[in-house]
Amino acid sequence: MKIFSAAQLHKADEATTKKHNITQLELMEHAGTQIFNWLHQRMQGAQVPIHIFCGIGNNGGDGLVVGRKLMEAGYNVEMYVANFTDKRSKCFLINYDRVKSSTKKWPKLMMSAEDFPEINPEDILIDALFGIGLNRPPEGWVKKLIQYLNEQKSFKLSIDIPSGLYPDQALEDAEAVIKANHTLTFQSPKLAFFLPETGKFVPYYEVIDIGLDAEYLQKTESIAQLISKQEVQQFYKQREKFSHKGMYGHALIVAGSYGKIGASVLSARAALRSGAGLVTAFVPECGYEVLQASIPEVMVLTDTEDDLITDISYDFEPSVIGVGPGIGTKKETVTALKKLFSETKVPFVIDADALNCIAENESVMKVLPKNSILTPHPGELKRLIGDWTDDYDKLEKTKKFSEEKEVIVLIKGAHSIAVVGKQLYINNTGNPGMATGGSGDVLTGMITGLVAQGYDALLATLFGTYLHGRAGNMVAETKGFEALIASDIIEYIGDAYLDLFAQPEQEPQQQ
Ligand SMILES: NC(=O)C1=CN([C@@H]2O[C@H](COP(=O)(O)OP(=O)(O)OC[C@H]3O[C@@H](n4cnc5c(N)ncnc54)[C@H](O)[C@@H]3O)[C@@H](O)[C@H]2O)[C@H](O)CC1
Ligand SMILES: [K+]
Repeated sequence: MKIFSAAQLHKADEATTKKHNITQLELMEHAGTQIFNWLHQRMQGAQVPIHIFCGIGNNGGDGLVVGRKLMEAGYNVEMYVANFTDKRSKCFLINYDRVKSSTKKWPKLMMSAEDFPEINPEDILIDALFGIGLNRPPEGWVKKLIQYLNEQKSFKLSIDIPSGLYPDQALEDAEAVIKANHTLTFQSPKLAFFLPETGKFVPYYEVIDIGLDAEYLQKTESIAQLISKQEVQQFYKQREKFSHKGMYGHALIVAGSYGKIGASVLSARAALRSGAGLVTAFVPECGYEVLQASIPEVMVLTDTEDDLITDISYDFEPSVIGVGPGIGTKKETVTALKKLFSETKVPFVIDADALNCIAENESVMKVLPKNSILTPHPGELKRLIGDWTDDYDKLEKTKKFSEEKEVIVLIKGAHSIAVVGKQLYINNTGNPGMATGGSGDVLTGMITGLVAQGYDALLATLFGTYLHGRAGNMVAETKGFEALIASDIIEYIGDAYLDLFAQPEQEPQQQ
């Protein structure tokens, strides 16, 4: 799904009204009606008090449409207008009058903190203060209003975006944002929903299709893409009946050091479970028995050194090399990596300590193979690209790094983001239970296993990240977040594949 900027959405709005000969007011009525329908379906007429807080722009206008519709349907509604300026939008004003004509009551005007209403914990709050037109942080009593609403225990539903957040630029005042329980967002999720500094204000959201012109949206290049099941279904390559293991590649996993052989076990097993035809693990001598005993399907090659990797040699042509988990950053290992990168012409998946070796040694950075897939967590990324001021600065610096080095960078996190030059692909699976040791080693193995099977670098990155998160979600469904460990993710890779094309369970037929 495409993620558009505020400017693009405003333009889409204009294009839609022109092309379909409808007014902005009709678009607002349609958007507000959909929010009303969403609430009505869930509330079924319940007389829970609903407080709607409207700004004076079009987001406020949406709030007024919702309020009017709810009142017409007999709900217990109170509407407030935070009158922070007199520059009310045209559609706001028309809907303001419509509220009066339909309900015989004006919304309550709020001019200062003295006008804040009393709210009970079981009441519902609807936030229609600011939408994507926010152009500066809320200040004075409006900021206090946001804080006052945040103090309430009531369920908070934000329209389009939690007020105080910019859809696609850095947050300036984290104390002036509505902490929404749920957000109903128009047409496209906003980039801010997926970044750590701003995403925490958007724990749940749903996209409401308000009918912006499909052709315009299709031809507009978005600022990012959200990768969900619908997208990855198209990536999947079905196995052929008359195929053999040679057709699914031979992955080499270079991983482990004394005390961290588990990293190589996790990566190698994950590569196998993802479908690689053959997997060889290259480990220090001390890892030999561990690997042979724990994964009989994996072939093992060892370094001459017992404790660490010092010279990576092998006697076959790997289709891909996954390198880094648990290898440490000792100088012998750095030398081995430099040699590997300069002498080998196969696709690479580079993770963990291999990234640290690159960041700490200019001479390794210089031989970083083009088209490699790098999978840093934020700490590793910082070592590679330097510090950033905010999430957007982080994305810009990563884009620059990706362009200069001609590599794919997967920034791991709650929503892992693949950066390929200027393009951003945001993963939509995973859960906080996956923030656990070894989870990254599994991902490295999975992406390596997909490249081995012939998926190109970008598809392998996106598909692997999706399946990893989906498998993690399936683990969490049975074990919860806390008990989830990295090995569990591997055990659910198969279920994650099956789930790609699973049919929803049928409701039992009534006799
Ligand atoms: N995308 C669409 O096609 C549709 C969007 N709808 C809704 O419209 C809003 C965007 O409306 P807009 O009028 O552009 O902006 P806001 O409602 O967010 O209002 C901004 C308003 O407030 C002023 N302002 C901005 N920041 C501050 C501040 N910190 N303090 C005080 N005042 C501020 C600004 O100058 C404006 O006057 C979108 O989110 C949707 O909810 C449609 O209704 C359907 C179509
Ligand atoms: K809002």
